[in-house]
Amino acid sequence: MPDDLSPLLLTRDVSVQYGGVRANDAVCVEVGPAEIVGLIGPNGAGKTTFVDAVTGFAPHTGTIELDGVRLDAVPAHRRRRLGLARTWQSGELFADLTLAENLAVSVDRTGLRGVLSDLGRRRREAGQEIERALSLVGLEEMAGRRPDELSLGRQKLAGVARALVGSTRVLLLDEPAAGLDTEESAEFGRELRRIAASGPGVLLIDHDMTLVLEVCHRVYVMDFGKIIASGTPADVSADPEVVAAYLGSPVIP
Ligand SMILES: Nc1ncnc2c1ncn2[C@@H]1O[C@H](COP(=O)(O)OP(=O)(O)OP(=O)(O)O)[C@@H](O)[C@H]1O
Repeated sequence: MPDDLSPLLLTRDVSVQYGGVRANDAVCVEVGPAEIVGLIGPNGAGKTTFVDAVTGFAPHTGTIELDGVRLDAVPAHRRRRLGLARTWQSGELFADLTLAENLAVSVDRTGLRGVLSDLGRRRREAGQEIERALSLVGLEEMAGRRPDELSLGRQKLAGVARALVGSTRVLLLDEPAAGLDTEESAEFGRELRRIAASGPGVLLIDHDMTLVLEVCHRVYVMDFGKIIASGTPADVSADPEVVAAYLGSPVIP
């Protein structure tokens, strides 16, 4: 992250224990505004667990700050409202709903408990939020389409748009490009750059090394729950420990 920017997301010594498994061990990560940060590592390294801890779905120790505000004692739904958004590994869209309807599922409706006269305005605002999220991923023309009318790449982007509904300061993406071919993955990467350029920080977990190394500004490497390396894509892909633990052979970004 550039020295003149303070991090949006800052974790210090985040640890998660599942029975005898230390799934995260003192994980320290920073994500700055408009920055795409990769989190890579072998299967079972603890990457999803880290996203679970940050978003409030896994009990953890250590501290988590969003723009300077401590979140570690805050429940998951309030972390979302404060601007931490995530996608899930099995983040399929509802097949029978249009894209707009799929995104409507994510609209925060707690405000609707207000007076009835407020309802029309709230509904309009929800519509605007959905439109904004779809246009952030370049799918504004597709609002009325169902998922199976779209390419897999566009379906994946719609999944990201669903996480972008409402205020999003930091977006945590768990294997969002799984199953995409080379061309779709490159297109996905371009859209991700566009999304980040609009302001939010992005934490990207993916096994597609071409995508991660091309799109990320910085990368953390996790193994057995610990961060074993971090730096630019060029730095980490040339790191012998990273090659041994994960990459197998050096990757040229
Ligand atoms: N809810 C849970 N209960 C018990 N153990 C869990 C739970 N979730 C994860 N684990 C364990 O924690 C460790 C880390 O798993 P995690 O899913 O975070 O890894 P990962 O790096 O995301 O893997 P992958 O790349 O395969 O998605 C594994 O040993 C896993 O079995």
